[in-house]
Amino acid sequence: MAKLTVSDLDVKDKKVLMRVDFNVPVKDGVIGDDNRIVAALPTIKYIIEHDGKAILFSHLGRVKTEDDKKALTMRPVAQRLSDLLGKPVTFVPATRGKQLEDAIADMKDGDVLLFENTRFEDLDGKKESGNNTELGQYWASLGDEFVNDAFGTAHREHASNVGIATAMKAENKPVAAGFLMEKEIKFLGNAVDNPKHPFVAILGGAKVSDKIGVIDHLLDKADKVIIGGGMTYTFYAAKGLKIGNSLVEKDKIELAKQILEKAGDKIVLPTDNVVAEKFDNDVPSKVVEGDIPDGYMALDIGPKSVKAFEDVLKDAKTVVWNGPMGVFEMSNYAKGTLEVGKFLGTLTDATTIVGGGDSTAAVKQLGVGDKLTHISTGGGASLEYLEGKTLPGIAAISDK
Ligand SMILES: Nc1ncnc2c1ncn2[C@@H]1O[C@H](COP(=O)(O)OP(=O)(O)OP(=O)(O)O)[C@@H](O)[C@H]1O
Ligand SMILES: O=C(O)[C@H](O)COP(=O)(O)O
Ligand SMILES: [Mg+2]
Repeated sequence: MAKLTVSDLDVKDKKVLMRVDFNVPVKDGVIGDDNRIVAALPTIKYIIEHDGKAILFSHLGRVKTEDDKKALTMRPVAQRLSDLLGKPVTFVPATRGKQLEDAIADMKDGDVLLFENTRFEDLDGKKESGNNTELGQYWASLGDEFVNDAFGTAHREHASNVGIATAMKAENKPVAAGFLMEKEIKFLGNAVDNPKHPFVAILGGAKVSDKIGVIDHLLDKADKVIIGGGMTYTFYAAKGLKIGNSLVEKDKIELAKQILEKAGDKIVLPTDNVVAEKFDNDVPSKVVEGDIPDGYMALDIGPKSVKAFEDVLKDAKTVVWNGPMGVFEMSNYAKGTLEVGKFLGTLTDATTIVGGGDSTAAVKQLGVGDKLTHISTGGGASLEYLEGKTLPGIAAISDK
């Protein structure tokens, strides 16, 4: 990798500022999925085991009013991090000022500190998400080195990733990627720019308009692009198939037609689907081939499609998957996602990568996550990466 990484730094006795993406689901002070915290541990441990002082910070949710502060405090995250590290983590309930500066001055080598949600600064004129120069410079002044491990935030140009990096570089202080950032770039970057062939992309989920750019980009790179889930029916409509009440983005049908023309036989669509009369787990469902009958909606791919997808996937050397094959949250429509996930788990010769918030949740919920090569911590970031966009958070890291 052409970027500086944490292992290139001398962290001993240094105040190492580290941007993490601890934007995890928190409800009533309880953390749901701590994947993003676990994923940052290797870099944190590296810093403290090499006698650096780890000063961590992240955003959490979107802070719009004073009232949001209570629900979006980093305090429970500090506690979970401490449990995972098996050592105390100093939590500072401020994003700037004397309390924070004193706490940093008190740190000893090997200590870990987490300060408050960087987006609390948004209450004062969107300083964090507007990438306020003064704020970036202030945070940069708190440390000797900057490590960015927040891949999930890399598509944002905020003071806590890009602003601070710019200010550090202006003072000739090093700006490096953490191990998670490095790993994400390695897997996603290699998959898209330097894949082992056959390279198969699987795109599902619900957001046709958000992901059509990804399909377009991947068509240039992949040998096959499998489409499933809620994406399918906009493509069905483009082919003139009936779609009943299935999910469709009408204003994207024209674009879907153009993509199908460009793709030739590269795009693989489901041929059968599980349909029901309502978006409900407790109504009768059935498998139909081709057209979706009037009064029905398609909620999962059918068994023949699963088989056909497996035939395409069996020789693959690289697979990138974003978006479930059906409404996996409801048990009657989870089979397509489960079967595809299980099959990917058997491809021991291939690099298999999953990105996307719900897709990651799906493979974990269905128990197939640990059989895959890499589960990305990025939602929007992994998508923009797959679209071929330059992510500002990555661009701001120093080159080697
Ligand atoms: N046939 C379908 N009809 C309606 N919704 C569907 C269908 N198939 C899948 N979905 C829904 O798609 C949603 C997930 O799609 P989404 O595009 O958000 O994927 P993702 O992995 O979360 O990616 P991202 O991180 O970009 O949001 C799930 O909530 C699922 O129920
Ligand atoms: O969860 C994410 O995708 C990142 O943490 C970015 O969060 P945001 O969409 O609120 O900027
Ligand atoms: Mg989603």
